[in-house]
Amino acid sequence: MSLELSDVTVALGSGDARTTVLDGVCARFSPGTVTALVGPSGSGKSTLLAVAGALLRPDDGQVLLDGRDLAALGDSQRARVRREHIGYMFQSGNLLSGLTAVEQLLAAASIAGRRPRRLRHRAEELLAAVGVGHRLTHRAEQLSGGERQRVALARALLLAPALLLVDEPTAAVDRSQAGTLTELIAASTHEHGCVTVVATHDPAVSEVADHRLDMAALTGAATGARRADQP
Ligand SMILES: Nc1ncnc2c1ncn2[C@@H]1O[C@H](COP(=O)(O)OP(=O)(O)OP(=O)(O)O)[C@@H](O)[C@H]1O
Repeated sequence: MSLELSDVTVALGSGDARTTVLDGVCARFSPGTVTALVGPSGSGKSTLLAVAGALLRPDDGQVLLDGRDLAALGDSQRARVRREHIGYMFQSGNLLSGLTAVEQLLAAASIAGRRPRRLRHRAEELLAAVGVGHRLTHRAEQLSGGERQRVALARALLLAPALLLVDEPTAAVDRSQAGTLTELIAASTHEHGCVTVVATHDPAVSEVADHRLDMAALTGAATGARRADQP
């Protein structure tokens, strides 16, 4: 699947706090590539991920996943696309309280209509790969912030989504774990041919990524496509 944002505009807040966060953003992302989305804090990276992942509807413009405009779909269709095609890893981890690490992954699989029992082995493999293989039966609230993020990454990778959206994967982990996570994201992207966009402040992530896209080149750029699939 390919992802293209075409003249995407998003304003958030109301009254005096209303802010145009994305202003006519155009960007194209190719399958099988990791794009590092960089820019200062507050430049709109998380907002761009939310729009690309059909979590936030833009005020204007198109979000084309394989040519289909997610912005124009109804709520239930958008929810379906999210379940079936998109994997997210949020900064907060966003785990379900009360469920163990492995159950986080199996619950997501079940919601996506897959048989959890068949995926248990793969789930455990992924949790080990992200470095929480020793925490399989810890519940969300018994995990550290970095562990929660890593479980969230494993959950996002479990179903090999066509679109993988990752927010600050290395913010809460040490250097060695950061390298492992970044390599895992790149390997999964290249193996499954998904479109991966990673919002990051970490130069080490940008180095591993296939492309680097600076928010400064996007925000306020109402004319002319900025392509993420060009070096
Ligand atoms: N609900 C809201 N109302 C008003 N402004 C908002 C709202 N949510 C976010 N913003 C503003 O939108 C801007 C972009 O936020 P966003 O989280 O996308 O930035 P970011 O580049 O991901 O930042 P960071 O690197 O700190 O995570 C920020 O200036 C933020 O204050």
